[in-house]
Amino acid sequence: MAFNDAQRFYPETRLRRNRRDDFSRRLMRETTLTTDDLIYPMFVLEGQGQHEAVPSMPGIERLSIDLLVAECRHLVKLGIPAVALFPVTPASAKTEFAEEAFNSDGLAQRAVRAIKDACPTLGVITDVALDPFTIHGQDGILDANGYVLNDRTVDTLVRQALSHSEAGADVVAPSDMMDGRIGEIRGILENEGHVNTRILAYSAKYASAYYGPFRDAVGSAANLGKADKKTYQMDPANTDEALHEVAMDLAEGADMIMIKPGMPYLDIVRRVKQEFGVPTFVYQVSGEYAMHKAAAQNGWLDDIAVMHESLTCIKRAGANAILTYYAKQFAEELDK
Ligand SMILES: NCc1[nH]cc(CCC(=O)O)c1CC(=O)O
Ligand SMILES: [Mg+2]
Repeated sequence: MAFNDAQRFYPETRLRRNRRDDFSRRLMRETTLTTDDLIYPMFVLEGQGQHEAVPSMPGIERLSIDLLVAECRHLVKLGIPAVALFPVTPASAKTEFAEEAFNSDGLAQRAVRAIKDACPTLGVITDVALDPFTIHGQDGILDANGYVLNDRTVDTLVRQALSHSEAGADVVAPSDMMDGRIGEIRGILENEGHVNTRILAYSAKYASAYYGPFRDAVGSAANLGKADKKTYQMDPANTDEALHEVAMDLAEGADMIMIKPGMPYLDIVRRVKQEFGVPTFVYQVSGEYAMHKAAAQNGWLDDIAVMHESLTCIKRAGANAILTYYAKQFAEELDK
């Protein structure tokens, strides 16, 4: 006999019993994902009736404001709570000091007004960072040696955030990683009476290679060239530092915090959620989306299955909401 009775404890504890049927799998499911969890990032172009595919992000297009608004009406019908806007700045509007960032009539500001006008219930989140507006593609203003100046950059970010809020943005989301910018932005918003404009702080944003397709989409890749963002974005090797960053941003007045990228950084998500218990958002970034889509196009992964799995796992790790290029596809799947 291979087994004796004393070793046969498994008839009492068979974890497979609950997995046998769909009804019991559903009842014991610990994490459920709905459209309410998702934020859709959108790329905005100048012009009328313009739409351009982003080759490294299958299914994603840059849209001019008129088409963007039409798309937003569709997103509202699908039940998506919010969108995050990223302007594709024409090369002619990029400068050394990124003045276009706080132009009250800039592309992002016009897009916010148009969306809030057409879809007042849709949450509009704007990106506060200078990379779409600088000729060098860095998120801030450079000194003579090419180092990103912190405080000088913060002054410009504050003007940018205020211009977004004045345009009607519900949430401003500084993704630049300068020190002290959350406190400065909170201060100006309070002073100007924008007490309910929320700040989604990209607190733990890593210097990641997974941002490549995004930089193609907004057209900052060529400006940036071979340079990197390691003097302000975090080292992927660090985790305690992420807690320190989150603590600082919360103390300065952040309403929600972001961890970015998503899937390779779920240990950070878990630690931050456990430590602070605040609204914790995760960005499933362009490179994560591109990897899944490329593999699916090769027939190597099941597109819909990895969409559900990757997003569920991000939520399981502790995310309250996920910024994802899959948001629309996910909502359309549920809508079928
Ligand atoms: N402020 C820059 C910014 N805002 C959003 C992303 C990346 C998002 C993505 O990859 O989907 C980046 C990239 C970067 O730091 O160069
Ligand atoms: Mg910080």
